[in-house]
Amino acid sequence: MQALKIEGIRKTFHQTEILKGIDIAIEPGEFLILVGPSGCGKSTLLSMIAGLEQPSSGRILLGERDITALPSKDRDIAMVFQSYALYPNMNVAQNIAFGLEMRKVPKPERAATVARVAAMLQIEHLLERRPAQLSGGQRQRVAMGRALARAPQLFLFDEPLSNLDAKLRVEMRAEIKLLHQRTRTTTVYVTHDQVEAMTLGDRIAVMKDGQVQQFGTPHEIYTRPATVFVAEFIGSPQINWIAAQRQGAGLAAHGLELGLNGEQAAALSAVGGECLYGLRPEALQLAGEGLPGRVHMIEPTGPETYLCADTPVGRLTARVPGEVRERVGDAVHLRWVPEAVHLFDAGTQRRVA
Ligand SMILES: Nc1ncnc2c1ncn2[C@@H]1O[C@H](COP(=O)(O)OP(=O)(O)OP(=O)(O)O)[C@@H](O)[C@H]1O
Repeated sequence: MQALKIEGIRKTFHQTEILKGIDIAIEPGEFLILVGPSGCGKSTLLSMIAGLEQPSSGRILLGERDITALPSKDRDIAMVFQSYALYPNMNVAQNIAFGLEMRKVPKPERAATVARVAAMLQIEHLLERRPAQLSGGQRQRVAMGRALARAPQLFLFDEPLSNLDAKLRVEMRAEIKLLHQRTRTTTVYVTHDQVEAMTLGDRIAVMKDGQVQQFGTPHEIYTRPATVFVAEFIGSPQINWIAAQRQGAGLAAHGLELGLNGEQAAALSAVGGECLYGLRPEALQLAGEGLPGRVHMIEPTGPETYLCADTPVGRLTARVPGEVRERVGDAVHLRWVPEAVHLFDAGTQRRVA
């Protein structure tokens, strides 16, 4: 049985369709990421799962229960927001216990839960403090503690780390991951950050303009992006594109023949004509021969270097291990293997093969 099933969800606000038919199903204990650019509808979808917003059509099932029309409080869902929404006049312990108190959980049991959750999040020493006396990261922990105290059927997170500084964000990300490994509570997590999506998700739904462009594991999304948008959205530095045309049985750009793998070559006949030939920066190697180019920019990051070169087929970025000897203006050659190529039909924007 699936833990959460989203079936044909549509939502229209003032005659504009914001969600255009969303279908997603996840297994018990899975960590689902909803990722996409601002305005793609991910928060709206999360609000519907939470019961804060009603879909125009479609159903949401939590386990066997159809929760589409159920009030938020009866759904057995806990939500952690971007703004921590802690009660300013209550201390940390009271904030964590609040939901339990509302549901008339006896006092000794509440105290035991607060102690368990505080130990899990390592905030035992903060229990007497008010939210104003906490740092951003500590407040975020308390907000998570409040959700954890309820042991809900489903956790929802709406960009919980976006108000934290870069270092804390990385720490809290790891903490959320560990917490999920320990509790295995089914989770839906909204973010626009591709690194959060890749590192946290068991499965990722990449959204754009109210639709799911691809739903899959991080590995599937990265190694076999279904659309041009997904290929561009996930991966840093961004994938390189070469605009290519069909030439006989093969593919060419600016008179240069471009290598294809067998699967792509076989599928090429179904393509209208224009293609986008995608190469991830790590697929490009500096070599003694290959595509000639001139170095435009060099960005060392420490463990690797991004080398950007102007070539007859456009500007390409290579991601090479360690340091490079090349300097701006030097002549270089770039190589790649056909297995590394991501090929898309420029017309449909969909993957070929
Ligand atoms: N209550 C509402 N009334 C009208 N339009 C709305 C309402 N809520 C959301 N929208 C619109 O729906 C679209 C999707 O919004 P949503 O907040 O779901 O996007 P998002 O992907 O979460 O973006 P962000 O990352 O910026 O939060 C936006 O164009 C937004 O303006």
